[in-house]
Amino acid sequence: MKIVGLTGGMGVGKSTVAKLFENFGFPVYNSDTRAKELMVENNDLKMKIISLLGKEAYEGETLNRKFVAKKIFSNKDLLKKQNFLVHTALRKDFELWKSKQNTVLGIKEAAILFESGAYQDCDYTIAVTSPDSVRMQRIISRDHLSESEIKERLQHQWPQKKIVELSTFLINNDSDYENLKIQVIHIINILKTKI
Ligand SMILES: CC(C)(COP(=O)(O)OP(=O)(O)OC[C@H]1O[C@@H](n2cnc3c(N)ncnc32)[C@H](O)[C@@H]1O)[C@@H](O)C(=O)NCCC(=O)NCCS
Ligand SMILES: Nc1ncnc2c1ncn2[C@@H]1O[C@H](COP(=O)(O)OP(=O)(O)OP(=O)(O)O)[C@@H](O)[C@H]1O
Repeated sequence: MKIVGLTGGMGVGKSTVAKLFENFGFPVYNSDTRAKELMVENNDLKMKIISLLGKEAYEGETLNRKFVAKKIFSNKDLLKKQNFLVHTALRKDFELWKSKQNTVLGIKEAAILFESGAYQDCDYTIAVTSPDSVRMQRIISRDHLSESEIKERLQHQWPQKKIVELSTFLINNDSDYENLKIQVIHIINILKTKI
């Protein structure tokens, strides 16, 4: 099975693009969603997070997202250590997921595909980009985060230009959903010639 990494910064439209691939029959592994599930389900990972960030990282069985976000996005060293813990567990989980798929192509969606090293598991990569002003508006209406909270997270992600340079394909999400679909179909047609 060939793996296509799907990445891009916060709010560029990765999940929207992933949904289109899914609609065309390609399975999607959502690293962000799985990471959050593993942080709760995987006891070993949970214990390591508590010893790194403190017991306030959890409220009973639930991840205290506000607390974790505040801690890791204001301290580069903690973010690096947290990412290492999460991505070690995630990598194993991804391999298991991959072994259960029976299609020729699968999508691995990850916000920090290059930053985390997860691109190494991919045969091809797609960068989704969107103008900063557009993505900022989309994030504000989706997440109700403040502009400063969004900027704090963006600081820890690579610039769009760098992600584009490293990727096999580019999807420019600066228009409507129809335009996005046309770009996805174009990439699927190219990928079909390679598998
Ligand atoms: C820190 C957490 C608790 C914040 O939760 P919250 O609900 O506020 O935000 P959400 O999960 O929707 O994330 C929004 C965006 O923040 C950015 N982001 C999330 N985690 C990271 C990270 N480790 N490094 C850089 N950016 C990140 C991404 O662009 C993401 O799409 C949560 O993001 C988390 O558990 N992250 C760890 C999982 C992980 O490593 N994800 C990275 C993507 S593969
Ligand atoms: N072409 C588009 N036109 C209008 N709205 C869009 C378009 N693309 C994405 N959106 C909206 O913008 C928001 C961000 O998109 P999406 O959730 O797919 O981004 P993402 O890259 O997965 O974000 P994150 O990394 O933060 O999880 C969503 O609410 C989505 O519905």
